[in-house]
Amino acid sequence: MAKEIRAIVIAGNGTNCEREVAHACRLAGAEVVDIVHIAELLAGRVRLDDFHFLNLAGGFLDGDDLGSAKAGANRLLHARVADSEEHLADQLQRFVADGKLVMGVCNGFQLMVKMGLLPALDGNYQQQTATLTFNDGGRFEDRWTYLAVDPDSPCVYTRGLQGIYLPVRHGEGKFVPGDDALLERIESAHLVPLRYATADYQPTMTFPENPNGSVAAIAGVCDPSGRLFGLMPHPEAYVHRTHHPRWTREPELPEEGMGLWLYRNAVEFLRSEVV
Ligand SMILES: NC(=O)CC[C@H](N)C(=O)O
Repeated sequence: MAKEIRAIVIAGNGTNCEREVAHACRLAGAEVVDIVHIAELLAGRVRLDDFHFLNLAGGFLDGDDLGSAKAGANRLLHARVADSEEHLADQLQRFVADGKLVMGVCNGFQLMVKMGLLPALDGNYQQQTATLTFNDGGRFEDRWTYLAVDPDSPCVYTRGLQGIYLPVRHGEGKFVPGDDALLERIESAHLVPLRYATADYQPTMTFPENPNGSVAAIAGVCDPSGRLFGLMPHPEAYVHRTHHPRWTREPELPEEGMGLWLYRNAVEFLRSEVV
């Protein structure tokens, strides 16, 4: 029998979606799902090495001071684990090198981009090359979005999917690559698995279908291995039929929400290739 799949959800300093992410991991079949405060990792009481699936949840890390997730990125990159020679970043780099999975949702995606974990071209997972910044409308957006899936993306999480419907809730969701050359490289390598789209799943730059003016309608980005993935929409917020905004009027909706598909793909990948 396959060994157990162990997922960790990092919490603390302003995250607010960790319980929902943990619930989605459990529904998807992960046997162990631990919500761990960042302080436990920094104290050395919990180690990333003991897990297979790292989840960075949404929220308001450090109150979005210095820009969303920027302070959190510095903490994760530079903090030393108590009573050891190791930085937390060393554990993280080992986690990535071991072929394990990392998913960041919303504030977690902002964290991954600002740490350099995404898009991470040329094997460099420590240098920031893009950002997520203020929505073009200058306002916090809280709405449901259609997302077109790139079927040619190496992304582990979107395998077999064509389009997804998920909510966004963010003030800083506009993805901006450092330069045009980077945009060209991530597009040609199919590292944009998700784009904001119209209801018939055609990518769009038009508000409100594209809620933030994201360059090239980018809603989610993966690294070249497809194992690291970040997205602004919240898959953990649509795992049950009753999460859907029109569930009382659309009786044909399936019991499972579309967001669960991403977690199922992750667990299936881990079961077949890692654990
Ligand atoms: N829902 C979230 O994770 C919000 C992310 C971040 N605080 C923003 O507003 O952009």
